Amino acid sequence: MKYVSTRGEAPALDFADVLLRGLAADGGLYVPEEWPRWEPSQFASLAGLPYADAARRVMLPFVDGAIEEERLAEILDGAYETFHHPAIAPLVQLDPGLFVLELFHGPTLAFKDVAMQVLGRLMDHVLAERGRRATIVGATSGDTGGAAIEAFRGSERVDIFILYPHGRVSDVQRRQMTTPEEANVHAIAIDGNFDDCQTIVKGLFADHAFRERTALSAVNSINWARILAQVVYYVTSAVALGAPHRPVSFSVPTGNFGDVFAGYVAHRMGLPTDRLVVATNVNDILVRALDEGRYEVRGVVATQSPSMDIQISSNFERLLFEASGRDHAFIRQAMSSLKQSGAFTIGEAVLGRIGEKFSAVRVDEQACADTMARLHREAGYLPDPHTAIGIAAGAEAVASSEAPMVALATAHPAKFPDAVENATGVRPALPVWATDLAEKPERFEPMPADQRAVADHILSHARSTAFEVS
Ligand SMILES: Cc1ncc(COP(=O)(O)O)c(C=O)c1O
Ligand SMILES: N[C@@H](CCOP(=O)(O)O)C(=O)O
Repeated sequence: MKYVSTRGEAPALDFADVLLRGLAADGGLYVPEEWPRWEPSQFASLAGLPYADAARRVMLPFVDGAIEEERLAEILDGAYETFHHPAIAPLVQLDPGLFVLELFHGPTLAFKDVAMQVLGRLMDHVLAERGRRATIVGATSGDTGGAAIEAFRGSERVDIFILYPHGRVSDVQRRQMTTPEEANVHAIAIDGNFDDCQTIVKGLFADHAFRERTALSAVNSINWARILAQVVYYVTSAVALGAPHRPVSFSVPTGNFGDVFAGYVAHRMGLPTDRLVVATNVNDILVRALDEGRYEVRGVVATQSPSMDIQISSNFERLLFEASGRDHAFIRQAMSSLKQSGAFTIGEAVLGRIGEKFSAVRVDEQACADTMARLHREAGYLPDPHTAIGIAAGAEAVASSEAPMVALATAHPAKFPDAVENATGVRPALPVWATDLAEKPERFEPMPADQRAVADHILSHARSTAFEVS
Protein backbone atom coordinates (compact mmCIF):
# COMPACT_ATOMS: atom_id res chain seq x y z
CA MET A 1 0.00 0.00 0.00
CA LYS A 2 1.36 3.39 -1.01
CA TYR A 3 0.16 6.74 0.33
CA VAL A 4 -0.27 9.84 -1.80
CA SER A 5 -0.32 13.50 -0.83
CA THR A 6 -3.58 15.43 -1.16
CA ARG A 7 -1.63 18.12 -3.01
CA GLY A 8 -0.09 15.72 -5.54
CA GLU A 9 3.44 17.10 -5.49
CA ALA A 10 5.21 14.81 -3.02
CA PRO A 11 6.50 11.26 -3.52
CA ALA A 12 4.18 8.34 -2.72
CA LEU A 13 5.43 6.55 0.41
CA ASP A 14 4.74 3.31 2.29
CA PHE A 15 3.23 3.18 5.78
CA ALA A 16 6.54 3.32 7.71
CA ASP A 17 7.75 6.35 5.77
CA VAL A 18 4.42 8.13 6.12
CA LEU A 19 4.58 7.46 9.85
CA LEU A 20 7.91 9.28 10.17
CA ARG A 21 7.13 11.99 7.60
CA GLY A 22 3.88 13.22 9.17
CA LEU A 23 3.10 16.03 6.75
CA ALA A 24 3.91 15.51 3.05
CA ALA A 25 6.80 17.55 1.63
CA ASP A 26 4.34 19.60 -0.48
CA GLY A 27 2.35 20.60 2.62
CA GLY A 28 -0.39 18.05 1.86
CA LEU A 29 -1.72 15.17 3.96
CA TYR A 30 -1.16 11.53 3.14
CA VAL A 31 -4.06 9.21 2.27
CA PRO A 32 -3.96 5.61 0.97
CA GLU A 33 -3.65 5.31 -2.80
CA GLU A 34 -6.75 3.09 -2.65
CA TRP A 35 -9.20 2.31 0.13
CA PRO A 36 -9.08 -1.33 1.24
CA ARG A 37 -12.59 -2.78 1.02
CA TRP A 38 -13.84 -5.37 3.52
CA GLU A 39 -16.52 -8.01 3.02
CA PRO A 40 -19.38 -8.00 5.58
CA SER A 41 -18.02 -11.29 6.97
CA GLN A 42 -14.71 -9.60 7.81
CA PHE A 43 -16.51 -7.05 9.97
CA ALA A 44 -18.61 -9.78 11.58
CA SER A 45 -15.50 -11.80 12.42
CA LEU A 46 -14.35 -9.08 14.86
CA ALA A 47 -17.26 -9.74 17.23
CA GLY A 48 -16.01 -10.65 20.70
CA LEU A 49 -12.30 -10.21 19.92
CA PRO A 50 -10.06 -8.42 22.43
CA TYR A 51 -9.62 -4.79 21.32
CA ALA A 52 -5.92 -5.19 20.43
CA ASP A 53 -6.69 -8.17 18.16
CA ALA A 54 -9.46 -6.28 16.39
CA ALA A 55 -7.07 -3.33 16.00
CA ARG A 56 -4.46 -5.55 14.35
CA ARG A 57 -6.99 -6.86 11.83
CA VAL A 58 -8.32 -3.40 10.96
CA MET A 59 -4.85 -1.89 10.63
CA LEU A 60 -3.15 -4.71 8.69
CA PRO A 61 -4.34 -3.81 5.15
CA PHE A 62 -3.12 -0.24 5.69
CA VAL A 63 0.22 -1.23 7.20
CA ASP A 64 0.57 -3.76 4.39
CA GLY A 65 3.83 -5.42 5.39
CA ALA A 66 5.70 -2.22 6.31
CA ILE A 67 5.74 -3.62 9.87
CA GLU A 68 5.67 -7.38 10.50
CA GLU A 69 2.32 -8.64 11.74
CA GLU A 70 3.87 -10.22 14.84
CA ARG A 71 5.58 -6.96 15.80
CA LEU A 72 2.37 -5.00 15.15
CA ALA A 73 0.52 -7.37 17.47
CA GLU A 74 3.10 -6.78 20.25
CA ILE A 75 2.86 -3.02 19.75
CA LEU A 76 -0.92 -3.08 20.03
CA ASP A 77 -0.88 -5.37 23.09
CA GLY A 78 1.59 -3.02 24.82
CA ALA A 79 -0.40 0.08 23.87
CA TYR A 80 -3.68 -1.17 25.28
CA GLU A 81 -2.15 -2.59 28.45
CA THR A 82 -1.81 1.04 29.56
CA PHE A 83 -5.61 1.44 29.64
CA HIS A 84 -7.68 1.34 32.80
CA HIS A 85 -10.71 -0.43 31.36
CA PRO A 86 -10.64 -4.04 30.12
CA ALA A 87 -12.80 -3.20 27.09
CA ILE A 88 -10.48 -0.26 26.17
CA ALA A 89 -13.40 1.57 24.47
CA PRO A 90 -16.59 0.54 26.28
CA LEU A 91 -20.07 1.44 25.04
CA VAL A 92 -22.57 2.82 27.55
CA GLN A 93 -26.27 2.96 26.67
CA LEU A 94 -28.02 6.20 27.68
CA ASP A 95 -31.34 5.86 25.81
CA PRO A 96 -32.84 3.08 23.64
CA GLY A 97 -31.12 4.42 20.49
CA LEU A 98 -28.29 6.41 22.06
CA PHE A 99 -24.90 5.13 23.18
CA VAL A 100 -21.70 6.79 24.29
CA LEU A 101 -18.39 5.28 23.27
CA GLU A 102 -16.02 6.00 26.14
CA LEU A 103 -12.60 6.67 24.69
CA PHE A 104 -11.07 8.25 27.79
CA HIS A 105 -9.77 5.27 29.78
CA GLY A 106 -6.15 5.73 28.69
CA PRO A 107 -3.31 7.27 30.72
CA THR A 108 -4.19 10.93 30.01
CA LEU A 109 -7.98 10.56 30.12
CA ALA A 110 -8.75 11.60 26.54
CA PHE A 111 -9.42 9.78 23.26
CA LYS A 112 -5.99 10.81 22.01
CA ASP A 113 -4.41 7.97 24.03
CA VAL A 114 -6.13 5.35 21.89
CA ALA A 115 -3.94 6.32 18.93
CA MET A 116 -1.01 7.97 20.67
CA GLN A 117 -0.02 4.90 22.68
CA VAL A 118 0.17 3.04 19.37
CA LEU A 119 1.96 5.86 17.54
CA GLY A 120 4.69 6.11 20.20
CA ARG A 121 5.47 2.40 19.94
CA LEU A 122 5.26 2.34 16.13
CA MET A 123 7.69 5.24 15.82
CA ASP A 124 10.09 3.78 18.32
CA HIS A 125 10.09 0.52 16.38
CA VAL A 126 10.72 2.11 12.97
CA LEU A 127 13.36 4.52 14.34
CA ALA A 128 15.17 1.60 16.04
CA GLU A 129 15.14 -0.43 12.83
CA ARG A 130 16.64 2.51 10.94
CA GLY A 131 19.06 3.60 13.69
CA ARG A 132 17.56 7.08 13.60
CA ARG A 133 16.31 9.75 15.94
CA ALA A 134 13.45 12.19 15.44
CA THR A 135 12.27 15.54 16.72
CA ILE A 136 8.56 15.69 17.27
CA VAL A 137 6.84 19.05 17.20
CA GLY A 138 3.13 19.09 17.94
CA ALA A 139 0.38 21.64 18.46
CA THR A 140 -2.32 21.10 21.03
CA SER A 141 -5.47 22.70 22.27
CA GLY A 142 -4.98 20.59 25.37
CA ASP A 143 -5.34 16.84 24.90
CA THR A 144 -3.00 15.83 22.07
CA GLY A 145 -0.09 17.41 23.96
CA GLY A 146 -0.52 15.45 27.17
CA ALA A 147 -1.16 12.20 25.31
CA ALA A 148 1.89 12.67 23.09
CA ILE A 149 4.16 13.55 25.99
CA GLU A 150 2.91 10.49 27.88
CA ALA A 151 3.63 8.30 24.85
CA PHE A 152 7.15 9.63 24.21
CA ARG A 153 8.48 10.69 27.64
CA GLY A 154 11.89 9.21 28.34
CA SER A 155 12.35 7.98 24.75
CA GLU A 156 16.02 7.67 23.78
CA ARG A 157 15.20 8.32 20.14
CA VAL A 158 12.77 11.21 20.30
CA ASP A 159 12.74 14.78 21.58
CA ILE A 160 9.24 16.11 21.89
CA PHE A 161 8.21 19.78 21.75
CA ILE A 162 4.55 20.59 22.35
CA LEU A 163 3.09 24.03 21.64
CA TYR A 164 -0.04 24.87 23.62
CA PRO A 165 -2.06 28.11 23.89
CA HIS A 166 -0.99 29.87 27.11
CA GLY A 167 -3.90 30.19 29.55
CA ARG A 168 -6.39 28.43 27.28
CA VAL A 169 -6.11 24.84 28.51
CA SER A 170 -7.53 23.33 31.70
CA ASP A 171 -5.30 22.87 34.77
CA VAL A 172 -5.27 19.09 34.34
CA GLN A 173 -4.36 19.38 30.65
CA ARG A 174 -1.56 21.85 31.43
CA ARG A 175 -0.14 19.78 34.25
CA GLN A 176 -0.09 16.66 32.09
CA MET A 177 2.26 18.57 29.78
CA THR A 178 4.33 20.54 32.27
CA THR A 179 5.00 18.06 35.08
CA PRO A 180 6.88 15.21 33.32
CA GLU A 181 10.52 15.45 34.41
CA GLU A 182 12.17 13.67 31.50
CA ALA A 183 14.76 15.76 29.66
CA ASN A 184 13.33 14.90 26.21
CA VAL A 185 10.01 16.64 27.03
CA HIS A 186 9.57 20.33 26.19
CA ALA A 187 6.28 22.14 26.82
CA ILE A 188 6.05 25.54 25.10
CA ALA A 189 3.28 27.95 26.17
CA ILE A 190 2.49 30.09 23.11
CA ASP A 191 1.01 33.54 23.45
CA GLY A 192 -1.88 32.80 21.06
CA ASN A 193 -4.57 30.23 20.29
CA PHE A 194 -4.44 26.66 18.95
CA ASP A 195 -4.55 27.84 15.33
CA ASP A 196 -1.41 29.93 15.97
CA CYS A 197 0.32 26.84 17.40
CA GLN A 198 -0.73 24.67 14.46
CA THR A 199 0.37 27.32 11.94
CA ILE A 200 3.83 27.39 13.51
CA VAL A 201 4.07 23.59 13.36
CA LYS A 202 3.06 23.53 9.68
CA GLY A 203 5.49 26.38 8.99
CA LEU A 204 8.32 24.34 10.52
CA PHE A 205 7.41 21.41 8.27
CA ALA A 206 7.49 23.74 5.27
CA ASP A 207 11.04 24.85 6.18
CA HIS A 208 12.89 22.03 4.43
CA ALA A 209 16.30 22.82 5.92
CA PHE A 210 14.87 22.81 9.46
CA ARG A 211 12.88 19.69 8.74
CA GLU A 212 15.90 17.74 7.49
CA ARG A 213 18.24 19.03 10.16
CA THR A 214 15.95 18.05 13.02
CA ALA A 215 14.46 14.88 11.44
CA LEU A 216 11.10 16.45 12.09
CA SER A 217 8.08 14.25 12.74
CA ALA A 218 4.43 14.83 13.65
CA VAL A 219 2.06 13.53 16.30
CA ASN A 220 -0.97 15.58 15.32
CA SER A 221 -3.66 13.94 13.25
CA ILE A 222 -1.94 15.24 10.13
CA ASN A 223 0.03 12.01 10.72
CA TRP A 224 -1.86 9.22 8.95
CA ALA A 225 -0.99 6.65 11.65
CA ARG A 226 -3.02 8.67 14.17
CA ILE A 227 -6.09 8.47 11.96
CA LEU A 228 -5.61 4.77 11.28
CA ALA A 229 -5.50 3.83 14.96
CA GLN A 230 -8.72 5.81 15.47
CA VAL A 231 -10.57 3.88 12.72
CA VAL A 232 -10.58 0.82 14.95
CA TYR A 233 -13.11 1.99 17.53
CA TYR A 234 -15.66 2.94 14.88
CA VAL A 235 -15.49 -0.62 13.61
CA THR A 236 -15.53 -2.37 17.01
CA SER A 237 -18.40 -0.27 18.37
CA ALA A 238 -20.50 -0.70 15.21
CA VAL A 239 -19.93 -4.47 15.26
CA ALA A 240 -20.95 -4.56 18.94
CA LEU A 241 -24.21 -2.83 17.93
CA GLY A 242 -25.04 -5.22 15.09
CA ALA A 243 -22.96 -4.15 12.09
CA PRO A 244 -22.58 -5.30 9.37
CA HIS A 245 -26.25 -6.38 9.64
CA ARG A 246 -27.46 -2.91 10.55
CA PRO A 247 -26.00 0.56 10.03
CA VAL A 248 -24.83 2.77 12.87
CA SER A 249 -24.50 6.58 13.09
CA PHE A 250 -21.74 8.43 14.91
CA SER A 251 -21.72 11.89 16.43
CA VAL A 252 -18.19 13.21 16.83
CA PRO A 253 -17.11 16.25 18.84
CA THR A 254 -14.92 17.88 16.23
CA GLY A 255 -12.03 20.32 16.08
CA ASN A 256 -9.19 19.28 13.78
CA PHE A 257 -11.47 16.81 11.92
CA GLY A 258 -9.14 13.85 12.55
CA ASP A 259 -11.57 11.79 14.58
CA VAL A 260 -14.57 12.13 12.30
CA PHE A 261 -12.34 11.50 9.29
CA ALA A 262 -11.38 8.17 10.90
CA GLY A 263 -15.13 7.38 10.89
CA TYR A 264 -15.20 8.20 7.19
CA VAL A 265 -12.31 5.78 6.61
CA ALA A 266 -14.30 3.02 8.33
CA HIS A 267 -17.20 3.87 6.03
CA ARG A 268 -14.92 3.68 2.96
CA MET A 269 -13.77 0.24 4.14
CA GLY A 270 -17.40 -0.87 3.87
CA LEU A 271 -18.67 -0.41 7.43
CA PRO A 272 -22.41 0.29 7.15
CA THR A 273 -22.57 3.85 8.45
CA ASP A 274 -25.76 5.89 8.36
CA ARG A 275 -24.68 9.43 9.34
CA LEU A 276 -21.42 10.96 10.50
CA VAL A 277 -22.32 14.00 12.58
CA VAL A 278 -19.71 16.75 12.85
CA ALA A 279 -20.46 18.32 16.24
CA THR A 280 -18.83 21.69 16.97
CA ASN A 281 -18.98 24.33 19.65
CA VAL A 282 -19.48 27.99 18.67
CA ASN A 283 -16.21 27.83 16.73
CA ASP A 284 -18.35 26.56 13.90
CA ILE A 285 -16.33 26.94 10.71
CA LEU A 286 -17.17 23.36 9.69
CA VAL A 287 -20.91 23.84 10.18
CA ARG A 288 -20.82 27.03 8.12
CA ALA A 289 -18.71 25.32 5.45
CA LEU A 290 -21.07 22.35 5.13
CA ASP A 291 -24.20 24.55 5.20
CA GLU A 292 -23.03 27.35 2.93
CA GLY A 293 -20.12 26.00 0.89
CA ARG A 294 -17.80 28.69 2.20
CA TYR A 295 -14.88 27.75 4.46
CA GLU A 296 -14.05 31.04 6.14
CA VAL A 297 -11.82 31.57 9.17
CA ARG A 298 -13.15 33.90 11.88
CA GLY A 299 -11.66 34.66 15.30
CA VAL A 300 -11.47 31.80 17.78
CA VAL A 301 -13.79 32.17 20.79
CA ALA A 302 -12.80 30.62 24.15
CA THR A 303 -15.44 28.11 25.30
CA GLN A 304 -16.04 25.55 28.04
CA SER A 305 -14.91 22.89 25.51
CA PRO A 306 -11.44 24.39 24.89
CA SER A 307 -10.02 21.40 23.03
CA MET A 308 -12.41 22.23 20.18
CA ASP A 309 -11.58 25.94 20.06
CA ILE A 310 -10.22 25.54 16.56
CA GLN A 311 -10.94 27.26 13.26
CA ILE A 312 -8.39 25.76 10.88
CA SER A 313 -9.39 22.12 10.76
CA SER A 314 -6.46 20.30 9.17
CA ASN A 315 -8.08 17.03 8.22
CA PHE A 316 -10.92 18.66 6.33
CA GLU A 317 -8.36 18.74 3.51
CA ARG A 318 -8.46 14.93 3.41
CA LEU A 319 -12.24 14.92 3.06
CA LEU A 320 -12.20 17.62 0.38
CA PHE A 321 -9.67 15.54 -1.54
CA GLU A 322 -11.99 12.53 -1.49
CA ALA A 323 -15.18 14.49 -2.18
CA SER A 324 -13.58 16.32 -5.11
CA GLY A 325 -12.71 13.02 -6.78
CA ARG A 326 -9.07 13.35 -5.68
CA ASP A 327 -8.58 16.65 -7.48
CA HIS A 328 -5.07 17.77 -6.46
CA ALA A 329 -5.39 21.08 -8.31
CA PHE A 330 -8.58 21.98 -6.43
CA ILE A 331 -6.90 21.19 -3.10
CA ARG A 332 -3.81 23.24 -3.94
CA GLN A 333 -5.96 26.17 -5.01
CA ALA A 334 -8.24 25.94 -1.92
CA MET A 335 -5.32 25.71 0.51
CA SER A 336 -3.49 28.57 -1.13
CA SER A 337 -6.64 30.70 -0.95
CA LEU A 338 -7.01 29.75 2.73
CA LYS A 339 -3.45 30.86 3.41
CA GLN A 340 -3.77 34.12 1.53
CA SER A 341 -7.31 35.26 2.30
CA GLY A 342 -8.49 32.98 5.12
CA ALA A 343 -11.26 31.43 3.02
CA PHE A 344 -12.18 29.27 0.04
CA THR A 345 -15.37 28.18 -1.70
CA ILE A 346 -16.60 24.60 -2.04
CA GLY A 347 -18.57 23.92 -5.22
CA GLU A 348 -22.03 22.36 -5.18
CA ALA A 349 -20.95 18.95 -6.47
CA VAL A 350 -18.31 18.54 -3.77
CA LEU A 351 -20.66 19.85 -1.09
CA GLY A 352 -23.36 17.44 -2.27
CA ARG A 353 -21.01 14.46 -1.97
CA ILE A 354 -20.00 15.50 1.55
CA GLY A 355 -23.67 15.89 2.50
CA GLU A 356 -24.44 12.30 1.46
CA LYS A 357 -22.68 11.07 4.60
CA PHE A 358 -21.98 14.05 6.87
CA SER A 359 -24.28 16.32 8.89
CA ALA A 360 -22.91 19.25 10.87
CA VAL A 361 -24.40 20.70 14.04
CA ARG A 362 -23.26 23.66 16.15
CA VAL A 363 -23.93 23.40 19.88
CA ASP A 364 -23.72 26.68 21.78
CA GLU A 365 -22.52 27.18 25.33
CA GLN A 366 -25.96 27.05 26.92
CA ALA A 367 -26.99 23.89 25.04
CA CYS A 368 -23.72 22.24 26.06
CA ALA A 369 -24.29 23.07 29.74
CA ASP A 370 -27.96 22.03 29.51
CA THR A 371 -26.95 18.67 28.03
CA MET A 372 -24.47 18.00 30.85
CA ALA A 373 -27.14 18.92 33.42
CA ARG A 374 -29.88 16.83 31.76
CA LEU A 375 -27.74 13.72 31.37
CA HIS A 376 -26.64 13.93 34.95
CA ARG A 377 -30.20 14.48 36.17
CA GLU A 378 -32.00 11.95 33.97
CA ALA A 379 -29.41 9.24 33.31
CA GLY A 380 -26.98 9.69 36.21
CA TYR A 381 -24.24 10.18 33.59
CA LEU A 382 -21.57 12.87 33.87
CA PRO A 383 -20.18 13.76 30.43
CA ASP A 384 -17.35 16.21 29.87
CA PRO A 385 -18.31 19.32 27.81
CA HIS A 386 -16.85 17.93 24.54
CA THR A 387 -18.80 14.71 24.94
CA ALA A 388 -21.94 16.71 25.75
CA ILE A 389 -21.58 18.53 22.44
CA GLY A 390 -21.41 15.19 20.63
CA ILE A 391 -24.49 13.91 22.43
CA ALA A 392 -26.52 17.08 21.83
CA ALA A 393 -25.58 17.22 18.13
CA GLY A 394 -26.28 13.51 17.62
CA ALA A 395 -29.78 13.85 19.05
CA GLU A 396 -30.51 16.86 16.84
CA ALA A 397 -29.08 15.42 13.63
CA VAL A 398 -30.85 12.09 13.50
CA ALA A 399 -33.97 12.48 15.58
CA SER A 400 -35.89 10.29 13.11
CA SER A 401 -33.28 7.66 12.17
CA GLU A 402 -33.61 3.94 12.90
CA ALA A 403 -29.86 3.49 13.22
CA PRO A 404 -28.40 3.55 16.72
CA MET A 405 -26.47 6.75 17.43
CA VAL A 406 -23.02 6.45 18.99
CA ALA A 407 -21.74 9.70 20.50
CA LEU A 408 -18.00 9.65 21.05
CA ALA A 409 -17.01 10.44 24.64
CA THR A 410 -13.67 12.07 23.99
CA ALA A 411 -12.53 13.14 27.46
CA HIS A 412 -13.01 12.26 31.11
CA PRO A 413 -15.15 14.84 32.94
CA ALA A 414 -12.39 15.40 35.52
CA LYS A 415 -10.26 17.05 32.85
CA PHE A 416 -12.80 19.93 32.82
CA PRO A 417 -14.08 19.99 36.41
CA ASP A 418 -15.12 23.66 36.44
CA ALA A 419 -17.40 23.38 33.41
CA VAL A 420 -18.93 20.14 34.66
CA GLU A 421 -19.48 21.54 38.16
CA ASN A 422 -21.04 24.76 36.81
CA ALA A 423 -23.53 22.74 34.78
CA THR A 424 -24.34 19.90 37.17
CA GLY A 425 -23.30 20.98 40.65
CA VAL A 426 -21.01 17.94 40.83
CA ARG A 427 -17.23 18.28 40.76
CA PRO A 428 -15.88 15.16 39.03
CA ALA A 429 -12.83 13.61 40.68
CA LEU A 430 -9.76 12.34 38.90
CA PRO A 431 -9.28 8.57 39.07
CA VAL A 432 -7.05 7.72 42.05
CA TRP A 433 -4.14 6.70 39.82
CA ALA A 434 -4.02 10.25 38.38
CA THR A 435 -4.35 12.34 41.54
CA ASP A 436 -0.63 13.04 42.15
CA LEU A 437 -0.67 15.44 39.18
CA ALA A 438 -1.52 18.45 41.36
CA GLU A 439 1.55 18.06 43.57
CA LYS A 440 4.29 17.94 40.95
CA PRO A 441 6.38 21.00 39.98
CA GLU A 442 5.70 22.47 36.53
CA ARG A 443 8.22 23.29 33.80
CA PHE A 444 7.39 25.14 30.57
CA GLU A 445 8.78 27.80 28.23
CA PRO A 446 6.55 30.83 27.52
CA MET A 447 7.08 32.04 23.93
CA PRO A 448 5.51 34.46 21.44
CA ALA A 449 3.57 33.07 18.45
CA ASP A 450 6.65 33.39 16.33
CA GLN A 451 7.95 30.56 14.15
CA ARG A 452 11.57 31.77 14.16
CA ALA A 453 11.67 31.99 17.95
CA VAL A 454 10.21 28.50 18.29
CA ALA A 455 12.62 27.09 15.69
CA ASP A 456 15.62 28.57 17.51
CA HIS A 457 14.38 27.14 20.80
CA ILE A 458 14.01 23.69 19.25
CA LEU A 459 17.43 23.82 17.60
CA SER A 460 19.10 24.70 20.86
CA HIS A 461 17.35 21.93 22.83
CA ALA A 462 16.89 18.99 20.42
CA ARG A 463 19.31 16.09 20.50
CA SER A 464 18.09 14.88 17.12
CA THR A 465 20.00 17.26 14.90
CA ALA A 466 22.32 14.30 14.29
CA PHE A 467 20.47 11.57 12.41
CA GLU A 468 22.43 8.51 13.45
CA VAL A 469 22.18 7.06 16.94
CA SER A 470 25.73 6.41 18.15
C1 LIG B 1 -11.70 16.19 24.17
C2 LIG B 1 -11.67 16.42 22.70
N1 LIG B 1 -12.80 16.21 22.00
C3 LIG B 1 -12.82 16.41 20.67
C4 LIG B 1 -11.72 16.87 19.99
C5 LIG B 1 -11.82 17.05 18.51
O1 LIG B 1 -11.19 16.00 17.81
P1 LIG B 1 -10.62 16.24 16.36
O2 LIG B 1 -9.57 17.28 16.47
O3 LIG B 1 -10.06 14.91 15.96
O4 LIG B 1 -11.74 16.69 15.52
C6 LIG B 1 -10.53 17.11 20.69
C7 LIG B 1 -9.31 17.60 20.05
O5 LIG B 1 -8.92 17.24 19.02
C8 LIG B 1 -10.49 16.84 22.06
O6 LIG B 1 -9.37 16.99 22.74
N1 LIG C 1 -8.03 18.99 20.24
C1 LIG C 1 -6.72 18.68 19.83
C2 LIG C 1 -6.23 19.52 18.70
C3 LIG C 1 -5.19 18.81 17.89
O1 LIG C 1 -5.79 17.71 17.29
P1 LIG C 1 -5.01 16.53 16.59
O2 LIG C 1 -5.96 15.38 16.69
O3 LIG C 1 -4.74 16.95 15.22
O4 LIG C 1 -3.74 16.23 17.32
C4 LIG C 1 -5.82 18.70 21.05
O5 LIG C 1 -6.27 18.29 22.10
O6 LIG C 1 -4.70 19.12 20.99
